[in-house]
Amino acid sequence: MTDMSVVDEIYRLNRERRKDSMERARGVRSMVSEISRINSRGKIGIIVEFKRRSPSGFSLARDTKPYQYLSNMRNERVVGYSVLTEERYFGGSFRDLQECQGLGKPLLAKDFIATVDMIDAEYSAGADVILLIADFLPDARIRELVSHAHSDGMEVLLEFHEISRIPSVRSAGADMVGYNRRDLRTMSMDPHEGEVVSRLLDMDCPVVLESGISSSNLSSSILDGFNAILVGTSLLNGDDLFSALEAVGI
Ligand SMILES: O=C(O)c1ccccc1NCC(=O)[C@H](O)[C@H](O)COP(=O)(O)O
Repeated sequence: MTDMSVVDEIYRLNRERRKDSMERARGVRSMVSEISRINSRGKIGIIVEFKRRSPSGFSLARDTKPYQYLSNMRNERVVGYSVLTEERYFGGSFRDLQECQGLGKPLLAKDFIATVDMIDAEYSAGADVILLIADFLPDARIRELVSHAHSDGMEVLLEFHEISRIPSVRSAGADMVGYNRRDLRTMSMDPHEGEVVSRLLDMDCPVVLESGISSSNLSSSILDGFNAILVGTSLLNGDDLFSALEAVGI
């Protein structure tokens, strides 16, 4: 199966996925507000991600529950948590998200959302933010899904990798924009942070850098212009990214 078919397959699975309504335990929290809080202190925010595995080869060495892992990620820079709810390729679930509602920070439901019923399912499981991926959704569908998420009071992180999607990303009305360094069609890390920042710098919403970030490649140059970073693998592998960020002074 090609990598593109992996993502297409995930979207197909999600269209057919059972979506039971769950018990949302609390009102919606703002990740945008959390990012503004830490940026006002001159620091970049971190969205800490939990996943059990991923198509590019990550696999969690131990049987850790998301609440157990994320509750230990206490640092002023943490602006929220990203919880994979995709089952087949990431080992996640709506239940995982629901169990993290008591963590005290906004929750990003990390999945491949292309329908209104997926948004409703993530909302009922306790999501504060949903992810939409501009590389895989037509503009009209993006606008429809952004509007629906907003009707639930949730924020939207609109992610892209393809530079050609920037005009659509800029006009979609999302609350945050994410640049994924990973090409989800090829799984390769093919970053263009500099070009991306130059074309998004004037946006009046937070811009998030995602994927492949660790203390070994951390530098103010790749992070310059971004309001937050989304980090999964390196932190799950025990990387002390918080200290590395302090050392770089951003
Ligand atoms: O990570 C993958 O293998 C992957 C494959 C196909 C679609 C999405 C994928 N990852 C989702 C993500 O964007 C990352 O989990 C997230 O940006 C964190 O990246 P990392 O810090 O490198 O784990």
